[in-house]
Parts: sequence; C-alpha cells; structure tokens
Amino acid sequence: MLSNSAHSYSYEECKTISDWLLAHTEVRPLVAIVCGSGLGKLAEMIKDPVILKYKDIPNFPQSTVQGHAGQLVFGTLQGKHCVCMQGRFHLYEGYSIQKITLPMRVFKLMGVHTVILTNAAGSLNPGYRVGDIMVIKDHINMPGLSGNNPLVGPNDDRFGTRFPCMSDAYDRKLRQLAQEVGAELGFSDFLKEGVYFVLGGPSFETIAECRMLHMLGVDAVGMSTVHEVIVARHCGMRCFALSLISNEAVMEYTSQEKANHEEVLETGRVRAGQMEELVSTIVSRLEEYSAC
Ligand SMILES: O=P(O)(O)O[C@H]1O[C@H](CO)[C@@H](O)[C@H]1O
Ligand code: HPA
Repeated sequence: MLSNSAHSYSYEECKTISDWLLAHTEVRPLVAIVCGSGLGKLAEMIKDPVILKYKDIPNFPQSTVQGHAGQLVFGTLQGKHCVCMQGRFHLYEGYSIQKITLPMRVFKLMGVHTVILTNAAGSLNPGYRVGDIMVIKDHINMPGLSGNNPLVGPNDDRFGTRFPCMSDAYDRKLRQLAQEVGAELGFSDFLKEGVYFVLGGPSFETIAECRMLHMLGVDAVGMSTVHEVIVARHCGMRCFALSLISNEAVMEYTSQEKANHEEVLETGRVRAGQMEELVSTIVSRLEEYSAC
C-alpha cells in the first residue's frame, strides 16, 4: 500500500469511489471536515453517524499515523449533512501527493461545496501560545515551490482549470465569520489569524530552519492541509482551515525543548472542546454565505 509513485486518480476512478460511498450512506454531504492530529474527537459532533472505515473503501489509502483513526464519518452537524475525515494522509507516509489529496475530489463528486480543514502546527510567531487556534489566511507551499504540487500531471478540466488561482485559497467571508463566532464564544484571547507553512516532514524542523521560517514571516508550520486545499480549490470547493498551535518552534541553541508528537496529541485533547464549539457554530451559520 505504501507507494511513492505519482499515480494520479482519473475522474472515473474518483467517481467510482464517490458512487460506492453514496451507495453506502444516505447522507448527501455538503460540508467536509478534516480532522488534524489529535483532533479526531471533532468527528464525535456528528449526529446519527454512519462510519465507513478506509480499509473497506475500494481504492482508498490507509491512515498510518497515531492520532488518525482512518475512517469517514457521515451524518449531520447542526442539521447539515456532513462527512468527517477522521484521519488524513500525509506526504511522509510514503503516499504520492495525488493519493493524499484523493478524498477532496471524491467529496466534490459527492456534492460537497465547503471544506473545513484542521491541523496541529508549531508556532513561529512569538505572540502565539500553545493552545492558540489560528485561522489560516494564507500558506507557503514548500514542496510545491520545488515542483511537488498535487496538480502536477495531465489536467482534467472536469475538475478544474490548468492554472488555478491561489490568492483566494482561504475564504475571506468564512475567516471573518470565524472571528465573529470566536468573539461570541469568548475565544478572542486565543483565536489568531496567520500564515501556515507546509513542509514534507516527518522530521521536525532544525533550529536554523525555524529561524528561516521566522524571517519569512511564517506564523505556524506543519506537514499537511495545503495539498488538500490546492486540490479542493482547483475543483471549486470553498476552504476554511484552522491550526491548533500544539508546540512552539525551538529557536534557541540553548533551549532544552524538543518537538514531539505526544505533545501535539495532548494539546488536541486539551483544546478539543473549544475546537468543536468553533467548528460546529461556523457550520451552523454556513447558509449565511453562498458557495463559490
Ligand atoms: O497536520 P496534522 O495532520 O494535524 O499533523 C501534524 O502533526 C504531525 C506531527 O506531530 C504532523 O503530521 C503534522 O502535520
Ligand atoms: N512542525 C511541523 N509540524 C508540526 C509541528 C511542528 O512544530 N507541530 C505539529 N505539527
């Protein structure tokens, strides 16, 4: 199953998976939610869940990372039909970049118009604290800058244009809505907005790399989300993304701090409740905004 070959899924292959899923649930999702590391509890918000394990879905990749359960949860959230990815795929698991983003095209074919992505990330912004939630306003795509972009390969116009715009990747109205909802919920002290930097992983950054990212104006760093957003935007879905700041980047050679996945998962457990409140309130207000 672990393969790094640049296998691109055809429109027909995506359609076959989408049709299989539609045949196994009566839910017709309009919203997709992607759970980041340690944030799988978000899926517990889904009412009347129909759970389909990745291992049972034909041609679907498998989750290999601790904190990613490996199943799709279909159901309703605030009365809206949703699908929740309890477990996402990362480049460092050895999958091709087309494979880790496959679910986005499948969701599009199922009828999804809005994708809400979450992740755990390390902070570069000295004003951020562990436990802060950052609304992503923009990204820097390190693998993409060197040619590893999920849209590399033949373009199928049924999904989208050859050269998609990314200056509007993170929906402005939804970012605004998140700030409004955050203020109403009393989250303003720990709700931030910033730039997410994606790198390949799985090793965490060196001190020199963290200093470079800081100089670039990066607010948070992680190993996911951006590839999914590029594919989702390519096929016209609206994207909104949240980073839970799980650790602070180590910037000093005298520091004893060491980034580690256990701390990442633990921060998810501590902030799970607030992440749920934020996401579910945003979903409850989605009809105030028209899909793109
Ligand atoms: O981005 P998510 O899936 O939340 O996971 C983050 O947490 C892991 C590192 O602890 C990396 O996979 C990083 O990308
Ligand atoms: N770096 C990269 N990815 C991460 C981090 C980090 O510090 N924390 C959580 N995911």
